Amino acid sequence: MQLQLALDLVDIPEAKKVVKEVEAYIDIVEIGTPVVINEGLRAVKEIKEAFPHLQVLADLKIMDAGGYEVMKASEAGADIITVLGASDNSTIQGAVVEARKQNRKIMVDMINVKNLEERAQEIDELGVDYICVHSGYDHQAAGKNSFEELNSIKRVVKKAKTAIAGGIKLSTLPEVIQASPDLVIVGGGITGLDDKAAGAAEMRKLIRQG
Ligand SMILES: O=C([C@H](O)CO)[C@H](O)[C@H](O)COP(=O)(O)O
Repeated sequence: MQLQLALDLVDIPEAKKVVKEVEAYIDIVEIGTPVVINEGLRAVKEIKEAFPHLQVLADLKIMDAGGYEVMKASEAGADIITVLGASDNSTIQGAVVEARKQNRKIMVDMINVKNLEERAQEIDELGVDYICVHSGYDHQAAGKNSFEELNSIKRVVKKAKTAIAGGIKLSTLPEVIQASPDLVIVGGGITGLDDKAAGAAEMRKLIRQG
């Protein structure tokens, strides 16, 4: 099980500072959608250059023009790029074809997908690398999490790796670990801590213990 740090509410200098603090405990650093909106793909480029040993995920949440947008994120140095599960199959297929050409990976974000199991099964056949259940900020504010959804996709996804994101904290991590996703994504649960390194280290320890 791997740990991904999601950076959403920072600029590039702050992003570098946070990654420096926790780099020993994480596998993947996510340049979150708000950061890409504010800073562009330059944020992906700068983080990849500063931390070449970490995988960098560009959370573009692609909804159309899959091939083209994956190409641009790949040029910036992204190792993994996100596409929305709600998008058309042709978009996901275009993203996968381009990712294979560029030796990159595609994560499909199932945020707000209603027929979750059926759609996850369909997407699993498209050759994506990760399928991620996700409660976004707006759903989190209404008290929602994706722990049940993780169990649902674990039942039907046979090829892709599974991931979970949305409001995961040290206190809720054990429940997530029990469902054994391949990847746990944590943003505010680390970045909101005064001692980010200690929090990330504890998460890494729990994940290792399984
Ligand atoms: O993808 C995210 C969200 O939609 C904002 O872009 C976050 O990176 C993801 O939810 C993880 O962050 P936390 O919920 O703060 O753990």
